[in-house]
Amino acid sequence: MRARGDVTADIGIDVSAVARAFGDVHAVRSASLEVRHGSVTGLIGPNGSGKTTLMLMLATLLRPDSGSIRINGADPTSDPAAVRSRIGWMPDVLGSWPSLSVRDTLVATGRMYRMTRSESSRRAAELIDEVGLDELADRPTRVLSRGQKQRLSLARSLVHSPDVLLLDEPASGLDPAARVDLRDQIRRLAAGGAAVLVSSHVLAELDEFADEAVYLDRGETASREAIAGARTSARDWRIRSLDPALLERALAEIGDGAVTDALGTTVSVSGDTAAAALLTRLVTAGVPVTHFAPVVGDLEHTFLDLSGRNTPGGIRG
Ligand SMILES: Nc1ncnc2c1ncn2[C@@H]1O[C@H](COP(=O)(O)OP(=O)(O)OP(=O)(O)O)[C@@H](O)[C@H]1O
Repeated sequence: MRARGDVTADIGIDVSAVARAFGDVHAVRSASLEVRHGSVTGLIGPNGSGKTTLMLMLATLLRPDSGSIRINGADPTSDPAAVRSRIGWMPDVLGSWPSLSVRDTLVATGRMYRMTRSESSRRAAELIDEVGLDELADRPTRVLSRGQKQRLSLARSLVHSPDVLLLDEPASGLDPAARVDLRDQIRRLAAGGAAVLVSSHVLAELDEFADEAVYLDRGETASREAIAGARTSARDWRIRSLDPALLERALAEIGDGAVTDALGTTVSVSGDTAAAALLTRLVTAGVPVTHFAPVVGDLEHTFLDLSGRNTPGGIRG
């Protein structure tokens, strides 16, 4: 049990200045992050930035060259058994036993965690229901689609009721409805006290359910200062109006840089205060505004800004 009020005990994942190289490829140069129980942290980074390498180190499957990792206070290198008993690991690709059924896969996994046969069967049934694989429960895993395999992979990571979850691209291959289910499931797990680290390329979705974000770029986590700066930098807002010509005239009077395409008119705005002021001016000018929102969500904007791919210009706050 975690003691109430004990701050360090609330931290499920604690990573400090971790590095790992493969020969002369420095996959992770310096990663630091913290994930508290009861919260979801998104791990964000471009292809090859070191996300999987970092996850593998947290999951006891790869040794760091330097730095420190603690999972519920235990060191994955010196005490892998303690760490494995507490983590749920969902790899980006499920290596499944093709001829075993979904149910038998989960029962076998439970047995590996030393659960009794009846305990593992009960848990397998519970998880099959939770991830919506009821109709496929007794089919061999080789018939599963990619999305269905992802669900099985999530179920498998939860067999022993872990309280630290490492989910590597869990949404890949899922259709929109299944993504919503996954998001709800992850939120439920966090509400139940799990510390969840989830990597994803689908930033718009992470935006909706992650409490925190960690940005990894070329093996280094971005500092709090860099993130704070990127969050408030100028970003594009899309505006639509019942009277597009009037909108364009009003924007031309306020400032330059508006671009109109089939989706509406886009302007660059620095921060929420400037956005609110712009909306007020448009409405005061009689523009019938029907849509006024940032083009991309917070995470995506911050990610693009940190990686130097935002090219703001136009209206400033
Ligand atoms: N076993 C290995 N041997 C050599 N190089 C490796 C190995 N594993 C990873 N790398 C290299 O380390 C870097 C980071 O890879 P990693 O898979 O951790 O990135 P990632 O952020 O998970 O990428 P993606 O988003 O594409 O899955 C890459 O340059 C990769 O080629």
